[in-house]
Amino acid sequence: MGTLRLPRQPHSLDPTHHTGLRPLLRSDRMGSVGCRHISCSQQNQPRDTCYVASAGLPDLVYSGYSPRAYLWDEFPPLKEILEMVHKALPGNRFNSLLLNRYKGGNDYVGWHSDDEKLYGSAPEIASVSFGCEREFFLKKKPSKISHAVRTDGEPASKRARKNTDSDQRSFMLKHGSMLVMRGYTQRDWIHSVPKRAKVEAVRINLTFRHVLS
Ligand SMILES: O=C(O)CCC(=O)C(=O)O
Ligand SMILES: [Fe+2]
Repeated sequence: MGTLRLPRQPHSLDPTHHTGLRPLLRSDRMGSVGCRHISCSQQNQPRDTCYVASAGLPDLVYSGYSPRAYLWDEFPPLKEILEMVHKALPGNRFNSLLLNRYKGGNDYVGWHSDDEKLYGSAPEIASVSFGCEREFFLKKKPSKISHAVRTDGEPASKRARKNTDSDQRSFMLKHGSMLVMRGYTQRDWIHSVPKRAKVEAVRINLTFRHVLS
């Protein structure tokens, strides 16, 4: 059984480091980081996204999307935050970043795990949030029970363990917070940021990842 290894409280980063992201935190439909514009709702996702990666890495494909990879040098403010994350989490060499921009409460990310093969079997992912706080949920995947094993005559699929409170977590991700997912979090858990009717302000989330080359 895998373990979920999260800090009890997300780390917090010096919020002055988000100054380069300020234009992105405005609520207009277009935003920019440094001199580069990030367009809205790329590929019909329910939020804006932008993918940044070091040169020469394999392409990212997730949920049917294959985003173009921009280079770190095109986004100096993101490069600075990467350096800060490396200082906070020594031993990691993150080489890619998926930026999510939630323009308001209608923008969301559905249940998923970041278990693409290019991250390896137990990736460490650092998730940094700026702007409006939003709730982040984690839910344990149903445990897999072998179809060959039957103990009471009931089909194995019907005996899949029901989710209990200990199989769910929620974190309010505040401005300047950093939540780290590691160990078998991606293999054994799914996560989401659901819609919130009353939220109007913009949130930026940066997930730093290491792509195996
Ligand atoms: O916005 C967040 O906090 C989560 C984003 C996420 O799960 C992802 O980019 O894979
Ligand atoms: Fe994710």
